[in-house]
Amino acid sequence: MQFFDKLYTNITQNQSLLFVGLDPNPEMIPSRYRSQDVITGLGDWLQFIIQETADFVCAYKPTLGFYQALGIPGLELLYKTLAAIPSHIPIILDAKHSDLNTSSIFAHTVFAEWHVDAITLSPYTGQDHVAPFLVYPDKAVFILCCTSNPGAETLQQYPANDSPLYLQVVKEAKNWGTPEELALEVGTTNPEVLGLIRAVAPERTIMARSIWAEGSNLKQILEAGLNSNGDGLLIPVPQDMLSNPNLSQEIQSLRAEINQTKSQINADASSCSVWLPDVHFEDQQLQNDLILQLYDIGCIMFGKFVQASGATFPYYIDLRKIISNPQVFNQVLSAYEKIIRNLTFDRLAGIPYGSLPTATGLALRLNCPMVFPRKEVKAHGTRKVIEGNFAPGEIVVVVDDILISGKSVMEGAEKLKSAGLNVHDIVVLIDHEQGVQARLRENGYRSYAVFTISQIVKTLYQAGRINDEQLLAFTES
Ligand SMILES: O=c1ccn([C@@H]2O[C@H](COP(=O)(O)O)[C@@H](O)[C@H]2O)c(=O)[nH]1
Repeated sequence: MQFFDKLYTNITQNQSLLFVGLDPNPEMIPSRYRSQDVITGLGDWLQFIIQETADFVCAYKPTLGFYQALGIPGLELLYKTLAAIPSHIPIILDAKHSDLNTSSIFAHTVFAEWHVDAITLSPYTGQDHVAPFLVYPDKAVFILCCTSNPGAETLQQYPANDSPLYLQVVKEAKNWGTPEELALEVGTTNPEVLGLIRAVAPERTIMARSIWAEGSNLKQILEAGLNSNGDGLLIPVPQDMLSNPNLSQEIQSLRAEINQTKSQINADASSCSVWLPDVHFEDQQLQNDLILQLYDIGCIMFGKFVQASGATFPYYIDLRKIISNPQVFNQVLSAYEKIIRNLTFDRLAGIPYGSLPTATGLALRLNCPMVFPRKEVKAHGTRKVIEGNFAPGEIVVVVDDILISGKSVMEGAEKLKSAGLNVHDIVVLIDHEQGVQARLRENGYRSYAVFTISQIVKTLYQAGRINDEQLLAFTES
């Protein structure tokens, strides 16, 4: 079972956002386990924690460093601890791995031999360090984006408070893996920090750390960290609670407090003025996330841009950049695919050059033949207008990037039609609106868009990516 399915099944079954650290820390061992030798005492304590908590938590998080520090017996203790965890509860190994050279072999050890479900990684070595962990389809990674360690402040906040490094880490990490592969680890006592990260990553699961350090500000932490579905946040059981002989009762009270606060927050949110009852939130969130990612990789630019028609727009969309980012490209293809799957057709066609990679990706995904109308016809060789094989009379769905006036896509469709193909449907990523779909309809084409430009602008404004001035320039255009 995929890590996040396992995690969310457990969250629902145990009604719990709580996860427990399974750390054999000799300094924290309760006195009742001290009479035995260290390893036995630590082992008995960990078994006690698992027994007391298994019905009330969503995940366990053993920290590798504590086991390594105990030498060979420590590793044996890790195997014993992993074996004692009920198989339906996901295990997040806290390794904060950060070495590129050992990433492939370490990924094999933890996922294929130890069978843990997820691992924490440090982000500094970048995507190529993370990739070897993502080749295991049912597993996941948690990227450390922020720690509460005061000594990390100067790095994390660099270069300035309005664009700190930890937010850049979040933006970058989102490009490394999908929300089904990659989550975030956030250590902070400050709900504001958690809120900023949630705004940048509305779709990601966040594992909160260190939230109890400054007493209980549970409500603010939950308000800042929960996603718009009222979940997506994992809460640590405080370390000192794990020494308590009445652990099971303590943990149930904490779970009840969290669930009650969460219900209150969700109830308050449902009476707020922007509540949209007809929106399917999961889809909406994926769409919003894709918009933010497109913006973050530079596909959506604001400023004054002259279009082919001579008109000046307050933005320019360059979707040709998507191909340089496989993770975003994959999500873009999924968005097109959702629309195209409902259409009836024999072939796909991409409009050159910008939409050829998209059409190729979709043709491979849908196992569907592809053609394309040439932009310019060669003066030599076959002098073909249409590339690829086809039979006249077949139905072609045309794929393009953005509709402004509709001129380029209609030119392409006309070339296909003059070769005897039928074109009824045009699918694009972005509809510039201002009547372009009606214009296509007048010319005999049905058109479908993943996003409208006003939806994009609204999402970017709400997420703080564009300011009042940029919003105004758009609404006045
Ligand atoms: O922001 C923009 C605007 C235009 N393009 C390119 O133009 C065509 C769409 O323009 P039509 O007027 O509909 O022909 C689009 O395929 C792009 O190639 C753009 O990339 N970004």
